[in-house]
Amino acid sequence: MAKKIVVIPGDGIGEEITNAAVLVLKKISDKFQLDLTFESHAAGGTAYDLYGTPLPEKTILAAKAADAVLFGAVGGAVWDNVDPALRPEKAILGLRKSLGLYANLRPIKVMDCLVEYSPLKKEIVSGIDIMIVRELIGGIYFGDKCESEMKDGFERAWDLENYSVPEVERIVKLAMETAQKRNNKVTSVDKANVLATSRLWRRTATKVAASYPDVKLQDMYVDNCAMQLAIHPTEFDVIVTGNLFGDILSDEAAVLGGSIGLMPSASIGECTSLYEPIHGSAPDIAGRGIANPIGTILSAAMLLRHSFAAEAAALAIEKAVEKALLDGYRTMDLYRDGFKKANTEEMTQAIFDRI
Ligand SMILES: NC(=O)c1ccc[n+]([C@@H]2O[C@H](COP(=O)([O-])OP(=O)(O)OC[C@H]3O[C@@H](n4cnc5c(N)ncnc54)[C@H](O)[C@@H]3O)[C@@H](O)[C@H]2O)c1
Ligand SMILES: CC(C)[C@H](C(=O)O)[C@@H](O)C(=O)O
Ligand SMILES: [Mg+2]
Repeated sequence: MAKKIVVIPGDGIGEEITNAAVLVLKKISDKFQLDLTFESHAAGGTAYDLYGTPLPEKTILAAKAADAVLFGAVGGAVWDNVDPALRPEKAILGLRKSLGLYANLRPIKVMDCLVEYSPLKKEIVSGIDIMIVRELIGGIYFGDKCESEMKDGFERAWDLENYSVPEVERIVKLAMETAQKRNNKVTSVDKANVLATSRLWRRTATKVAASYPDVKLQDMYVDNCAMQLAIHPTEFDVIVTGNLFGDILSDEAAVLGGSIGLMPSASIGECTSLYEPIHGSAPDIAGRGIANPIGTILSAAMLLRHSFAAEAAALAIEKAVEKALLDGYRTMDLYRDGFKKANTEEMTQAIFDRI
C-alpha cells in the first residue's frame, strides 16, 4: 500500500535540503519497492508571507493524515519583527504540539572518516555514539509567557518553566528503553541544584529507573554536562533531558562530529512522526545551493527505520552517505584541500549514485 510522506520544506535552505532527501527517498522507494508518495506543504516565514500564518491549518491536517513528515527548517531575520505569535518558529513548535511529538531523538555519531574535522582532538571524539532524548512539547518552551509588562516602573518579560510527573515519566521511560537497545546507560540532565522543575525531574527519573534494573541511571547537572561533552564525550550513551537543555546540548554535541549539517533527528509521539535535521534554515547560505544535505538525508533514513520498519532501506542510505564521504565528497562546511568540493546537488548525486 502507498505510504504518504508530507514534505514541509519551510524557509532558507529548507527547500534545497528537502529536495535532496526526496530525491534519495524516490530512488530508495524504487529499489526497495516501498511505494512512497510525496506531498509538499507550506510552513514558516514563507507560509506567513503567503497566508498570514506560519502554520496553515491545511498543513497541520496533512501532517496528521500522513504516514510520516519530512521537515526542512524555518526562520530567518526577515521575520524577526513579526508578531511573536506568528514567528516562523511557531510552525515547528505548533507541529510538534499538534502531533503530540513528545520525544526528539538526536543521534550523535562521529564517522571515522570525519574524525579529523571535529573541533576537538581525535583521541577525545573517536568512537562517540550518543543518543540525545530531548523532551519536545513541554518545559519553558510551552509554559505561560509574557512578552512585556510594566512592574516597578520597568518593562519586563517572563517565561514559565513547568513539568508534570507524567510528562517526565514518559520521556524517561523512552530513554530507558532506548538504552536497553544500546549500552544500558542513561544520563539524566537537569539543574536540580537550582530549579524546582529539575528536582521533580530528578525524583521522577529515579522512580522510573527503578523498573529498569539493567540500565544504569546517572544524574548530571546541565552545566557539568556541557563540559563533559567537550572532555569525555565517549562516556555518554543515552542523554535524557528537558526541552531547553536538550536544544542547547544537542547543538554542542552535533558539532563534535564536524558539522551541524550532518546531524538528523526523529520526533516521535503517539501518531505520525516527524523527521528533520537538527540545524536551522541557515539564512547566511540560503539560496546558494551549498548547504550540506546529509542531516536531512540521514533524517530520511531515520524515517524509513522508525515509521516504516524499513531497516534495509535505512541502512542503504546510511552506507551511501558514508561511501560518498569516504570517496572524498565534501560540502563547503567540511571542505579541505585535496577533497572533492561538492555543492548540495553534487553531494546528493554522489549519495544517490552509491545507493
Ligand atoms: N528546526 C528548525 O526549523 C530550526 C532549527 C534551528 C534554528 N532554526 C531557525 O533558523 C534560523 C537560523 O538560525 P541559526 O543561524 O541560529 O542556526 P542554523 O542552524 O540555521 O545555522 C547555524 C550555522 O550553521 C550553518 N549550517 C546550518 N545548517 C547547515 C547545513 N546544512 N550545511 C552547512 N552549514 C549549515 C549555518 O550556515 C550557520 O553558519 C533562525 O531563524 C532559527 O530560529 C530553525
Ligand atoms: C527553531 C526552534 C524552535 C527549534 C527549537 O528550539 O526546538 C530548533 O532550535 C531546534 O533545535 O529544532
Ligand atoms: Mg535547536
